Amino acid sequence: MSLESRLLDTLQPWRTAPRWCVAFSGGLDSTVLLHLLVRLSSREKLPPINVIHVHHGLQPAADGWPAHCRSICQTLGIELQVVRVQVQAGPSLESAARAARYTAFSDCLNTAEVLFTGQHRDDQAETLVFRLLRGAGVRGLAGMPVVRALGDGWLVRPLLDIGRGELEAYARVQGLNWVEDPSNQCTGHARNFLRHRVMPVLRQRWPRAVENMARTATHLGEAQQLLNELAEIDLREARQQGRYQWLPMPKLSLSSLALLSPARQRNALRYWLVDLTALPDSDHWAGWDALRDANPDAAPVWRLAAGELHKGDGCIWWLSGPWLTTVAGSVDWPQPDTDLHLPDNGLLRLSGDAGEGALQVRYRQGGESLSIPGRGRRDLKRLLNEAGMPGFVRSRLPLLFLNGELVAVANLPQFDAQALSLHWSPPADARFELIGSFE
Ligand SMILES: Nc1ncnc2c1ncn2[C@@H]1O[C@H](COP(=O)(O)OP(=O)(O)OP(=O)(O)O)[C@@H](O)[C@H]1O
Repeated sequence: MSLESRLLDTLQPWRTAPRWCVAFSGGLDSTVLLHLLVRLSSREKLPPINVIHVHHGLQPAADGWPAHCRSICQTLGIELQVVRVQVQAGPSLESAARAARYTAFSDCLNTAEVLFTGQHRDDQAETLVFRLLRGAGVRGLAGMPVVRALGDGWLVRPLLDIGRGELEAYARVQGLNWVEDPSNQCTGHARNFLRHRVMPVLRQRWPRAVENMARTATHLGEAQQLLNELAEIDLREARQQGRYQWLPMPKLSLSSLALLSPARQRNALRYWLVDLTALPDSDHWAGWDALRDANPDAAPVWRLAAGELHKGDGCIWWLSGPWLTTVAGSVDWPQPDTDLHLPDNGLLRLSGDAGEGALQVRYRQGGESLSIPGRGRRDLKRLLNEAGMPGFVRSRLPLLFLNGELVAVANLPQFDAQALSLHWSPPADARFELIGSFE
């Protein structure tokens, strides 16, 4: 089967997309991809194609690539969009450039549009070996997926099943020109070392090494899918429990998780955390063990790259950085029959009759107390402890004062029976205090 027909087969699910974008670096892989797509669209009814080249401005050799890409696109009769990105300096310039590139790709995608990139089977095999050497688990060893969500659209790698040799042969037969990135020759980079020094040796001894490795990645991709399905089952219960469903942060019930074997706990957590933060390569589960096994009055914290996990009300809570945006001061509420918008802190609704006088919303300072019908005067801190209100919420919790006296506390369950109830809907993107303790 020709390269063109195989590509068309792979593209079948994407033929109804509103637009196709091609990530065109000017290198061999994306040059072949672009050429094949343009040829196919001259004989098939395909979505309109647009081409994007990202200019990182990191090496002098790359300054000529936008012009090269433009001239190829002119020959093919399609438009090119060149996006210049600012790469943030950091420990790895390569991964910073990659992050900037994928942000640019994501920004250029509208709903349901598809971005194609040119990674091929040899890239997949390299990815597998690279990750194996870093001690990756099933998810990592599944390699690059053919398709994944990107921004409002999709990222698709339609050449993942095709070897580099085949792409090169096509480029030669078609007389295509492409640029060579000089940094790809530098074997100081782990990825290049694998490509130039390790893979050739493996291929020499095992001619089908690359195909077989790519097959292994596919097997592991399927295994990961099963693990994801198991995690979905295991998380179903854990997501539903806990009294504080109105709080917007992701949370899981510890008692549900504790019923699972340790390996299933880790699988469920890995799955749950995948959209929230990157997990470190090294063994990091001590943080989870500490969180799970801490006694009820301890305030353990499991710190991860993009935020922290805290314990409260029998749940673990994901609090993403940056730290708390402080809400402070007081807000007058002259018309308590209408909802009150709290600056930076969502919406408040009062039901019941607060009585005559000046109503004001304030936040905790410490030392407040409250009169509860039938229970006398109670210390607010104790009430919050009894209610299991997680510590990190407390500094944001709206308190209602009538003529300077505390009369209601937002969303405190045991006050529901009271005539006066104060309902607070925190903003969906609220930042809560990360350095709070479960008092
Ligand atoms: N500067 C660029 N502009 C547009 N597209 C690019 C650029 N660089 C890379 N790409 C796209 O990404 C594909 C893969 O390139 P490369 O292997 O260099 O990137 P990568 O970020 O290491 O990819 P991955 O880590 O996903 O394998 C290219 O075939 C091309 O489609």
